[in-house]
Amino acid sequence: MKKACSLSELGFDADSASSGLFRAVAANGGDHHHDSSGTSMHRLTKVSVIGAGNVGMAIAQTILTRGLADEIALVDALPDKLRGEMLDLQHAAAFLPRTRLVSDTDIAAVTRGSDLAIVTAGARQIPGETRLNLLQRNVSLFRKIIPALAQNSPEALLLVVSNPVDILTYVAWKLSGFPVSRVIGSGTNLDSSRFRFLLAEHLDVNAQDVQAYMVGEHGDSSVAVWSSVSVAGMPVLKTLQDSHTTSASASMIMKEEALEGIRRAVVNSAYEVIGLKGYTSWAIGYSVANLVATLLRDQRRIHPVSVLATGFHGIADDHEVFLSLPARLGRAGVLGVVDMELTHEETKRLRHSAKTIWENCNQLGL
Ligand SMILES: NC(=O)C1=CN([C@@H]2O[C@H](COP(=O)(O)OP(=O)(O)OC[C@H]3O[C@@H](n4cnc5c(N)ncnc54)[C@H](O)[C@@H]3O)[C@@H](O)[C@H]2O)C=CC1
Ligand SMILES: CC(=O)C(=O)O
Repeated sequence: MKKACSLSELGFDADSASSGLFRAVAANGGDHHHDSSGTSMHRLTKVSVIGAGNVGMAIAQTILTRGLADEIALVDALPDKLRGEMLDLQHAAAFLPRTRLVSDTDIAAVTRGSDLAIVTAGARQIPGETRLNLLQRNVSLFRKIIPALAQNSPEALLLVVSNPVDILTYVAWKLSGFPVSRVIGSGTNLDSSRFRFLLAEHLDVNAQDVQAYMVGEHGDSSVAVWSSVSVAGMPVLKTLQDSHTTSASASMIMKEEALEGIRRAVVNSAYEVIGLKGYTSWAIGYSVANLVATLLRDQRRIHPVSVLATGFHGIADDHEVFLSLPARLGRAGVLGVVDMELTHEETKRLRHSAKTIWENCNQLGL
């Protein structure tokens, strides 16, 4: 296994180097617990990132910058690229919270004992391609990755990012054998941020002050929950409808078209960025690090993420569909799912989204 480059690898004796610099403190002299050798007993947090591509590295970099893990293990199928990425991040050590970085192409060894495993490996869309198009290629990959992760980190939380994320979260759940509370898809956490960004621009406020959710599929059938959009507790649907109304007699259909235009802009965001730069990375990096902070620090924040939605909003009991709904997250994973109040139209759209996902899951025969 390739480890972080150490002084001992370069011919320095690590023990004599440190004893020359520091004097040992008495074992009972500090606040930390120590074992008999004086080693700190602090429980380290380990995060594994599978897939060191654009998305995996944006996530790793953001986790590192925010100091969310004590150890980050990177895995990729390309050994040179992987080691290059690891070294490049290690060389920023002087500017970052102390974090051990390791990498290997062998998933079993390097990810062992992870608290959280984030899966970003796999094919990505070429310009114009849909996420659903990636399904067969990425399911084959998951058949190798997920059992190895589950076996080596049986207590871990699994966070799926690879696309199509909702279906692959279902696949990860089936292949891992983990309880459903510990398998989460990044889902529409990113779409909701895009939605909030567009609304914030429109209203000239900070996106963090806009409460707005995209739910359903992370993809073309995602649903904008207009009925619950608010700023400072004020419902904004009416304001938006008024601002898009050109005359007092404008029909309701026109207003709905304007709202649908904003939803389409959210959905098209990924296509636009992929068309321009080839892939998306920064926003998903921040979006996932945001989830990591909530999970590992037991923040119990509500995020729209992909969870088992059976029974919610009329989704049939025999449909094991993962899609995004606002969920309360903490160290144990999904602690609860918010049973949102949706309008008739929103419910109809969510069921349509569930149907699209389920049709794809069902044919996998898992
Ligand atoms: N859920 C979301 O919101 C988002 C999901 N994505 C998805 O994330 C995935 C990754 O996207 P990018 O990083 O841009 O692609 P990329 O092509 O830059 O990286 C994918 C990486 O996976 C690696 N890989 C392939 N097989 C592997 C294996 N068996 N084990 C370990 N690593 C393996 C490749 O070598 C490559 O480095 C895609 O499926 C993409 O659609 C991307 C952006 C947002
Ligand atoms: C690629 C993708 O899923 C996204 O940026 O939303």
